[in-house]
Amino acid sequence: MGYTAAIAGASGYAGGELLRLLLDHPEIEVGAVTAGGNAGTPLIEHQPHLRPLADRILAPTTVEELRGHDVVYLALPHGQSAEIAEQLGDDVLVVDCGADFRLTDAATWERFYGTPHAGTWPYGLPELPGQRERLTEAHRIAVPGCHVTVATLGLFPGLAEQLVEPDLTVVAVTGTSGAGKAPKPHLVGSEVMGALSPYGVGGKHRHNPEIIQNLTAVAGQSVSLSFTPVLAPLPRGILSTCTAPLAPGVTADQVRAAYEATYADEPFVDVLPEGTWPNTAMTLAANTTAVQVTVDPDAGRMVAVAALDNLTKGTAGGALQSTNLALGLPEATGLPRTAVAP
Ligand SMILES: NC(=O)C1=CN([C@@H]2O[C@H](COP(=O)(O)OP(=O)(O)OC[C@H]3O[C@@H](n4cnc5c(N)ncnc54)[C@H](OP(=O)(O)O)[C@@H]3O)[C@@H](O)[C@H]2O)C=CC1
Ligand SMILES: CC(=O)N[C@@H](CCC(=O)OP(=O)(O)O)C(=O)O
Repeated sequence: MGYTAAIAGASGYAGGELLRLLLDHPEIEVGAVTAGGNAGTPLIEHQPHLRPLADRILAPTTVEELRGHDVVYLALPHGQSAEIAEQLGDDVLVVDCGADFRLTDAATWERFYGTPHAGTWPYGLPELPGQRERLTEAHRIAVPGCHVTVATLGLFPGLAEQLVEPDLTVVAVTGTSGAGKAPKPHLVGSEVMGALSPYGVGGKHRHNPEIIQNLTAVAGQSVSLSFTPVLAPLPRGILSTCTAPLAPGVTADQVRAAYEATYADEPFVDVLPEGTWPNTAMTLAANTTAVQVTVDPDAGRMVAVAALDNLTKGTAGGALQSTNLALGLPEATGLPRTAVAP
């Protein structure tokens, strides 16, 4: 093992998924595991699936506990990362699973999060043009939001090749673990189990500006977005249906060729065979995004559907993929490509 990693927020969903993946990583050893109110309790009480860590006790989340590791993962609620990160030197790779350092525009941050902007870190989505190279030099990484990863991967090849107009719709069905472990009224079992429920409707979701930020950069022009997430009674997974008007004269073959070419060498994005559509199950526990694209000739729109596991490619796996790049390791080290079925 060449490196050690501390995980802040180890009792949570994102922290638990980081630990699951790190246990199978050949180059990174799990060091400190910390929490908030649950500090002092056994990790296994919160993560019963992580048997190899059965002897670990959660430490309090302090800089003293996190210091002395090569990598520090912050899987904490929004707003908690800056104070910790600024006390860790540049010799430590800090990977933030929260939103604090994703947005570049301070006013946009304040509008959607209601707190002062902490800053902007290199963005942990290696598939974006030029981003893989930036991540190889990073000592700070902002992991994208889970809806943002899947919508960005679903739409960007069409925009980058100017095959579509920048007038985007995204409707994303998501599992409940995206909301974290802390109890929330809308996640009470008897209410969530029998319903599909939209939320953040009308441009209010905080992933709206992050998706726009990514796709504006790719398109080289401003984009408009209507984004509607829908909560579904499943623990993991997001299925995102993304559409945009076709640019004049663009054919289905051109669109398909652009997606296949863009993702041909990507280790974790699978453009499915024609006629096969992504579903969340085919990405469960894998660091993959499944993508399919077609055109609706009557509507004059491109339709791309993308699926991922919000905790794997959507958080912890994406974080580890970027970590590998920043540490100079092969990008796919320790990352599962195979899903769990049924
Ligand atoms: N879930 C997902 O799909 C995704 C999550 N993320 C981001 O990852 C981060 C973690 O999310 P998630 O794991 O879902 O959330 P959880 O609620 O499941 O976990 C939160 C973790 O943070 C700890 N914590 C809470 N408050 C404090 C505090 N004041 N001081 C120290 N530790 C604290 C909790 O410890 P304790 O048990 O002691 O309370 C727990 O370990 C968030 O920023 C989230 O936005 C990003 C992409 C997707
Ligand atoms: C079901 C659900 O509530 N999902 C979360 C996804 C959270 C996420 O991706 O993470 P960040 O909070 O780090 O951006 C949501 O839509 O807000």
